[in-house]
Amino acid sequence: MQVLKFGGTSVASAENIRKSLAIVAKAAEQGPVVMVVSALGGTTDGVIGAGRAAEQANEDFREALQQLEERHVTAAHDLLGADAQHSAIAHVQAQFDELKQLCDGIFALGELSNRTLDRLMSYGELLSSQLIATAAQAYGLDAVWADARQLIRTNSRFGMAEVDMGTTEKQVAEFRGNQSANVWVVPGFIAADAHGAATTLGRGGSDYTAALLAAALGAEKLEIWTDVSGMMTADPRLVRGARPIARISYQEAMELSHFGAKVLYPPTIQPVMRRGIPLWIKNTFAPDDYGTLVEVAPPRTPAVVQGISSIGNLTLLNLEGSGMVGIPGFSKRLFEALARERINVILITQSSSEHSICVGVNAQDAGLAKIAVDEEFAVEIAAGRIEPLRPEADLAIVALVGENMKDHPGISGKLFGALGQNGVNIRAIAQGASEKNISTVIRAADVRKAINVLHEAFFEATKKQVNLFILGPGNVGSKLLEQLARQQPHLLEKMGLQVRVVAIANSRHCLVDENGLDLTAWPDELAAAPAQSLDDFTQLIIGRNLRNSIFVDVTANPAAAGIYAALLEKSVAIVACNKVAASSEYAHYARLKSLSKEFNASYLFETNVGAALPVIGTLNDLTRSGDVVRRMEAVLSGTLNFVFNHYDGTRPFAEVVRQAQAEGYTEPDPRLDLSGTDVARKILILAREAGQAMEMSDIEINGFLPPACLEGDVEAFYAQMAAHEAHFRALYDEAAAGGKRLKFVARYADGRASVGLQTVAPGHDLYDLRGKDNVVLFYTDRYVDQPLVVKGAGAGAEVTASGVFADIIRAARL
Ligand SMILES: NC(=O)C1=CN([C@@H]2O[C@H](COP(=O)(O)OP(=O)(O)OC[C@H]3O[C@@H](n4cnc5c(N)ncnc54)[C@H](O)[C@@H]3O)[C@@H](O)[C@H]2O)C=CC1
Ligand SMILES: N[C@@H](CC=O)C(=O)O
Repeated sequence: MQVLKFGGTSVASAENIRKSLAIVAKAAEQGPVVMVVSALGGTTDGVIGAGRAAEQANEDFREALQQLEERHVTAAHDLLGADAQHSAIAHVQAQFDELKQLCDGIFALGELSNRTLDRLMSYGELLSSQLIATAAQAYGLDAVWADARQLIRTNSRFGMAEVDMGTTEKQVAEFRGNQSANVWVVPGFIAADAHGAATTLGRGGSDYTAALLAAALGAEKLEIWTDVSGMMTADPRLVRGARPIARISYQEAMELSHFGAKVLYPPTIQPVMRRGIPLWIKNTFAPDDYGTLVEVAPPRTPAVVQGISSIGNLTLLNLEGSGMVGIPGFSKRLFEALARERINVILITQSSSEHSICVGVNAQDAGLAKIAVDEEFAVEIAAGRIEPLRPEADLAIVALVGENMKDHPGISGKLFGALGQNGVNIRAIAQGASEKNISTVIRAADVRKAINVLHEAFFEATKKQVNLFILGPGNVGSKLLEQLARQQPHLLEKMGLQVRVVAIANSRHCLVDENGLDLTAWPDELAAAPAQSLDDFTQLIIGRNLRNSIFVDVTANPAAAGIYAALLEKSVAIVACNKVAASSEYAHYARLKSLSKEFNASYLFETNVGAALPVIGTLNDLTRSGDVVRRMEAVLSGTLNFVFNHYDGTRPFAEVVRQAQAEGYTEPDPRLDLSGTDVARKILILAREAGQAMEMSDIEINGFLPPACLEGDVEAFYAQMAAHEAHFRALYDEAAAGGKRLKFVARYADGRASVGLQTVAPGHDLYDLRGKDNVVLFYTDRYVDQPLVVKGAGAGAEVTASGVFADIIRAARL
């Protein structure tokens, strides 16, 4: 004997019912089949709605019932040939006449008891099963309709009846003895009490009906046919990469079904587990898919975690107080108070100090729970020995499930690490000694992010999704986007990184797509995108709450640098070529560094000095390995090196500066380069990274521009440089006369730093620097006479973008 159950979607239309019958017909070739069916999708909600409307004296119930009747008549019409149709439709109409009478009664009384509601709800399955039994006969099956009310006996707890398994087994055996048909079509969800009154087994109870019948019949297997191909590793509505679990134990299935794997009604497993009956979850719409086999001992796989489940709508109830410590009976009283109100406890934790006990309940029970518990402990509360019950709402449980977690160290470490790195705060934890389930209570708003992060950590070790929010697609930013577009396939294939650009914003517009923007079409799309402020952009990043989020600041804007702290506090990583933050007040720089540590979010700014040259990385490697930087000598301005390499008096100085700007070496405001400020920022950042708590005001800046050049705007600056051509010519001539070159040099030694123009002779370490090159010489305790030298192109959009890109990869791989 096999028991096959078909859910609401599998019998929602004539076409789906035919698919279900084809599956039954195939199974019936192997032997007798019990076909348990749900109501036509949406019917139960429809009759409940009608009943509730009638209770509230709302005449709309008539229209609701009329629509449901028409739906069933249409199904009969579509499903059956002309000869069977007539009596089937007459039967449907007769059932709806009863339903209408029932609702008229509710309307007149203005009352809908649980008993009447059970009776109302039973019509959904009665109607569908009778229709499907007729259709099965028409399909050529040797089928009979079997009334679940005569098979399954429950107590009289209407709404959620408890099954009397002994009587059920007897009734099923009796029916089987008198029955020769090969296929029984049975309504799910409904049963009857000892007086014959209809009862129901809880929403989703058709699965349970099927399991009860399978157990009573000692069936060789139970199949639950639904609209997904098995139990999934996580809720597929939340996790794109969720996949079906092929084989799973009863215990694991039970844990997963309790925590939101809605393909299975939790009580279903118990009866089949008791009898060791294999349970399959299969897809009516893809019957050849393997599905999930739930069995006693599935073969061991390397997978330690089988699935991740979640349950929303949770409130934590905290009972706290010093009066609880060492006194037996407090928890007993707490649970009794909740039990008296029939409040189901979903999760329990208690600290070993015994100072507090915390339980998770369904949010809708929280109000009643507070009244009940405060009443129970009224004396202790009045005496100040414990606090009134404190409910915390808007929470959810996310749990790892898997039998192999037992005795496997490191699972909870990985769980906490993955959540912590993404700023998901854990409010409570529960793990039983069986180690089959590790449950965390988190903010409901973090559930999507948490499940995705955990799914990546435990099921997609080869793939990590990274979400980028890019501000300032100018010179450097647009090159970065080009590079990202080119490298996306490589990153996925070779490094397992799925890098998605979720948002691009400039000072005017903001373009967003959570699924990842098209990196070839963004310029036109951004121009047409809505306006957004920097505040909105910050809220967008925080509000989207996506895992592995990185804010990429490719502006030169102080306001942009001002949002880093707020983002780091939400565990959003920062990658910046903008130097403003790292060269702001020391206290702010130090705070960002410490927030980065505290919230496990990278703050990377390698391109602040020497563009993509590994300057800061090298310095960090030196200091982390215990070396001490004593002295640094450097050329840190690509612009100034380019300008002094190209200026020989044959072209005006201002024209050479314009060329540097046109080639993308200068700051958006070139006065920062020419004034020495940009170099001063860079040596300050290096000194700080070397361990000195210096301020910008500590840097001695020896500028070479006539003061008039820095009065007015950028055009005035160019005009003034042109007017002072003789000044620049004199600087050049003097150096050239001595066979020397002009270099704008940054120096740091013993906690002091300066920047300024100097002449260098051939053979000097800084003499032979081409084009826009930078060079840094590190003198340390280990590099005493011969410095450690980092040298190469130190400016330009392409190289800078590649340095930003490298920082993004570093942040992504943490
Ligand atoms: N060019 C180079 O060689 C190097 C540049 N950098 C840094 O790269 C950064 C960007 O430089 P470029 O791309 O040359 O500048 P850019 O002027 O070409 O681009 C800056 C972008 O930022 C946007 N922006 C400015 N304020 C904004 C705001 N409040 N909100 C949103 N967007 C805003 C602008 O609309 C523009 O798209 C600068 O901080 C610079 O110091 C760092 C190393 C080397
Ligand atoms: N304007 C800068 C670019 C990088 O920081 C320079 O010229 O070096």
